[in-house]
Amino acid sequence: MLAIRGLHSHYGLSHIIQGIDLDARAGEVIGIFGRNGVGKTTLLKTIAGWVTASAGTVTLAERGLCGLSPDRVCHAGVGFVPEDRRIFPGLTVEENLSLGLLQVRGRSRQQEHRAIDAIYGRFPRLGERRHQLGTTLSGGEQQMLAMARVMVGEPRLVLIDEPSEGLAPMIVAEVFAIVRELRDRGAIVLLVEQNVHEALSVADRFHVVERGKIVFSGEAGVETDCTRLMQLIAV
Ligand SMILES: Nc1ncnc2c1ncn2[C@@H]1O[C@H](COP(=O)(O)OP(=O)(O)OP(=O)(O)O)[C@@H](O)[C@H]1O
Repeated sequence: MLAIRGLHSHYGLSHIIQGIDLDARAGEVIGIFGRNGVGKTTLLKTIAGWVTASAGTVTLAERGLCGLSPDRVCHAGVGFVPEDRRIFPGLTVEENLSLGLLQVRGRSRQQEHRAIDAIYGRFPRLGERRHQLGTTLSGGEQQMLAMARVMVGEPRLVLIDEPSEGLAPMIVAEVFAIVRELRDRGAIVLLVEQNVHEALSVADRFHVVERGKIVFSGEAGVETDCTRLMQLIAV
């Protein structure tokens, strides 16, 4: 369902993504690992349309995404939870969540309300804080809000960048539970994560990136693959 072929992207003259090929099926979680600065975030941003691809294709459910604006990529079913979470200042929790509704066209008002209520059922703390400014939430709650905002749009592909960064272990467990839920709903999840052990508990497969290329790929449950992975990302 997701096919990435020969993807390249640049920041000015810096060639960051240097020919990435990647496939994923519905309901798969793919871990994207690698040392700092190898291009993991840039890969997600290129798929999301935040960075323009200089070559290659990204196809999701037969639709080409390269060259589309971030907005259109979003409408094509791609949810992005960036590392800084992008909780909009000046907007309440509910207003932040409502932005996720923009991803799906053609829903009635009633369906939109139901979608938001379902989120409050799943994340009661967001419900309790619905009228509070999103930026006044704790770091963990903001991560939940960023993920919930994406879930409201029922994306086919979810890009998640370093979700556990700076969070307490209990919240990290909650973050990974949400990744499992997304998978169980049939979404593809591309998960960039430094917390490799946790990520392997939820990932089906993984890729290791070095200097903008995939240098090793493996299956999360296979011991030899995981040993090699740890060697590659050891500092
Ligand atoms: N906006 C930008 N303009 C120019 N160079 C950038 C920009 N953003 C990132 N870079 C550079 O691109 C390279 C890849 O960065 P990227 O953030 O994609 O790496 P990463 O693997 O996600 O690393 P980290 O784990 O540290 O976030 C780095 O050398 C970084 O300094």
